[in-house]
Amino acid sequence: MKRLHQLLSLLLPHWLPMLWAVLLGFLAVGSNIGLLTTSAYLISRAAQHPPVLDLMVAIVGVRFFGIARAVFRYLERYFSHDVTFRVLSNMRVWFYKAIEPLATSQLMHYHSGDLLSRIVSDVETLKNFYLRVLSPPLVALLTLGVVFFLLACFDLRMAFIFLAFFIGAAVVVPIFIRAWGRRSGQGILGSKAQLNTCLVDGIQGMTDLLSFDQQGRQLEKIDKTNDNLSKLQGRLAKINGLAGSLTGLCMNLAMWTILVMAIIKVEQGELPGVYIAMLALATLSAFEAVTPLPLTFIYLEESMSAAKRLFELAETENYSPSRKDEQFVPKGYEIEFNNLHFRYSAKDPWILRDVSFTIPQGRRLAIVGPSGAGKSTLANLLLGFFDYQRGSLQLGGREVRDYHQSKLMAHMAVVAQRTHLFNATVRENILLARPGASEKEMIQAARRARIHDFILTLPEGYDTYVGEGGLKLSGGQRQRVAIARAILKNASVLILDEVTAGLDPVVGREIMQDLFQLMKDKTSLVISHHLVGLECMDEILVLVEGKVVEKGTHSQLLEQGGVYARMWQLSVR
Ligand SMILES: Nc1ncnc2c1ncn2[C@@H]1O[C@H](COP(=O)(O)OP(=O)(O)OP(=O)(O)O)[C@@H](O)[C@H]1O
Repeated sequence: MKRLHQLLSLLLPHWLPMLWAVLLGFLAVGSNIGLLTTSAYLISRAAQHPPVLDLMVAIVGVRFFGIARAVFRYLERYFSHDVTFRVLSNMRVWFYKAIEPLATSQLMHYHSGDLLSRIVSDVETLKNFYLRVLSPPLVALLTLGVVFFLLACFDLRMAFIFLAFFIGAAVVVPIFIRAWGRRSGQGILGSKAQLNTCLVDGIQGMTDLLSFDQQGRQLEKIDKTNDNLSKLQGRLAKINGLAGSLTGLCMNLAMWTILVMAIIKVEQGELPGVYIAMLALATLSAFEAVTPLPLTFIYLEESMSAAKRLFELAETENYSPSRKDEQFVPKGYEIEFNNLHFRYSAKDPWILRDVSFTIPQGRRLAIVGPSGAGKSTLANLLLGFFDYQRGSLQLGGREVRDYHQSKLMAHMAVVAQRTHLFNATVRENILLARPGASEKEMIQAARRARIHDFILTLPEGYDTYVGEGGLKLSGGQRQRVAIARAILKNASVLILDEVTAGLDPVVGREIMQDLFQLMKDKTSLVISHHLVGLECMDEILVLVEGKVVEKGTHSQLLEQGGVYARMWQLSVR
């Protein structure tokens, strides 16, 4: 019920065009009823050879309803589809806005195929909510009222018999179909999402699958999911067919019953014969409004499943620094961790335990340690992606959690281990850091990142597309684009997270040297597995299992002969 309410509230701003579409839908069905009844009357009356003038009203009626039916149907389709596409486009924007803040801390729990399925398939499914769930019952109700009234003018019993069959087709058949097709409607969405996930997984990991000769296994998995989806869709098609047959049965029984009753009334002299065909055809054509109803419940189930998947993601609890005071300017850029404890959730173990250290403004601090020690977690806390449970973390004398997220980010430039490059031009990728930067500033940043000369060798220079995820660039070139971004941003705090991971040592060393230039006058936090070049850092901190176990300069730590010294010996061997 909560989901239905939420879904209706998303549609509420569009209630007027929706109402118009319902009205036009009713007028289209009404015109069809008008066309068939006036035609039936015209033919029956013409058979009695009356003066032509007697037939004029019926002739005009046939013409009018014939044209009106086409015009109203066209307008109904135009309005209903127009409003549906508007609703869908608003929903996509709403959903994207809702999940955007989750990108840093929640979306990693979802597979990209599943996310794609939610934003494309599930939103698309919701188009049925208005077109096939909300609108048809309203049109059917209006049609029922008009035809009931028409039949009641001739005979109240006829009207009630029509009502009984109409309710049978509009209510009883859909309830039966719902009971039968409920699981299929819900299952189809789940299977579609599963298939998307398998396909995206397969495409992203294609190289690994080929290199381990495992493409057959992935194909088997895709085949299985596809089979399941086809079975469910086949089942739904059967249900669809049965629904059509049952509605047809109700319609024909209703028409025959009314026809027999009308004949009896004519025989008894209670009804002129010209009305027999008219009454039978009015009954028959009214059922046009019922045809879409049996599937209404199935589409309702499907829409509710889609809404559940969308809303549950959009409602995911998320942390983000949220101080309203956006104008706050930090007093300097000193970073201070004080007895900080952190874990990802109450169920998880502590990842950081009693971490305390300070990076004075303009100084450079490196964090080294084994994999899983919590180094990237430290950086993520500083970026405001997660909240810490105990202790304090301050930037410029103020708790990081008290900053407004966008203001906090304005002070930080990050070069991460895996930089995402968008499927856009080199220029757009660099300007992401500061869209308003001039051409000169952008080229200067690229020069300092030592990527400018390479960019000029590309077919269209800065306007060359880099491909999905920067596919057309090497790992080192991608990192240099990321560095150019950081230079262009020119923020006061610099965070470098495993910048040289995966690069060959020569390129890694070159990149580190360039980065040391960039670090001048900036408060810098460098996270690294590799100890290459760390001699230039003001302080190095060794993190093991979330605890700071050693602190000092490169030479001090070597003298201590502890973890750092052992790591150093291994790295220079
Ligand atoms: N979003 C998350 N939810 C739950 N646990 C997480 C999450 N991110 C990381 N962890 C866990 O936190 C621990 C520390 O991870 P973190 O990435 O900070 O380590 P790291 O020292 O940077 O490792 P590496 O050097 O391999 O990148 C790991 O055990 C990891 O499994």
